[in-house]
Amino acid sequence: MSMLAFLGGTFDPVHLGHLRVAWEAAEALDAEVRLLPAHVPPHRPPPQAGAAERVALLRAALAGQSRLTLDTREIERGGPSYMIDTLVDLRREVGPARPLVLLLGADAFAGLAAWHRWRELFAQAHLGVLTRPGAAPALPAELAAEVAPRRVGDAAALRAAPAGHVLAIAVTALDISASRVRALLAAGREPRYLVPEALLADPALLAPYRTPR
Ligand SMILES: Nc1ncnc2c1ncn2[C@@H]1O[C@H](COP(=O)(O)OP(=O)(O)OP(=O)(O)O)[C@@H](O)[C@H]1O
Ligand SMILES: O=C(O)c1ccc[n+]([C@@H]2O[C@H](COP(=O)([O-])O)[C@@H](O)[C@H]2O)c1
Repeated sequence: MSMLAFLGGTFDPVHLGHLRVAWEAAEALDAEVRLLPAHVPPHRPPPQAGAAERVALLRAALAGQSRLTLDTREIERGGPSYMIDTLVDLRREVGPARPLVLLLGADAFAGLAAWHRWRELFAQAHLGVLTRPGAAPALPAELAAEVAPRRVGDAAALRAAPAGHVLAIAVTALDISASRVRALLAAGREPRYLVPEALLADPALLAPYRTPR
């Protein structure tokens, strides 16, 4: 059965790091990958741009291709975007058999044990951990212990079960972050070649980051 994968994020704003690693994960897993913007991301300060503004940026970034798609369910649900709620909802939608994969950068993965009801995530989806430059923090002991027996070496192992495994996915190292893009824009500089061309083509799209709020 074909796999369905999700890259959750704040996307404040979306950048070429997100897009390229999502694309490579789609290839590695032979799966559709949906970008899943958080409404209110837990465990970090509120995003600089509003939900509608971040969605408009994602739509512009994804135009012209169909391998990466957009899933706005967390925005529509409102409130804090706990991933367990999202995965339970998705699981209800796709049924018990289809493999779901939650994609995370290595930095986000290292913080997993602070997530709401984090151990329950493994009952709903696999985890695909994407390499990220500068992000190889040691895992806290409780996370390392939970993950060790779940690790598998290839995408075929994910395809063979609906949830519960952890796969490391090596992707092109792109040291691009939304914080860096925000800092450039706040300083009046242009983030060309760090974000898709389409974000620069319409000056309204990145305006929330140019005007300090
Ligand atoms: N360049 C990258 N390489 C690999 N993974 C990435 C990269 N950028 C973001 N990710 C992953 O994408 C997900 C969403 O990231 P997020 O939207 O928070 O972007 P960010 O660049 O990390 O933002 P910020 O700098 O504001 O913290 C996270 O799992 C993150 O680890
Ligand atoms: O469910 C949680 O408790 C939880 C805690 C921290 C982060 N997340 C999700 O992890 C994804 C990446 O978060 P971030 O802050 O790196 O953009 C995004 O989808 C967040 O909603 C989820």
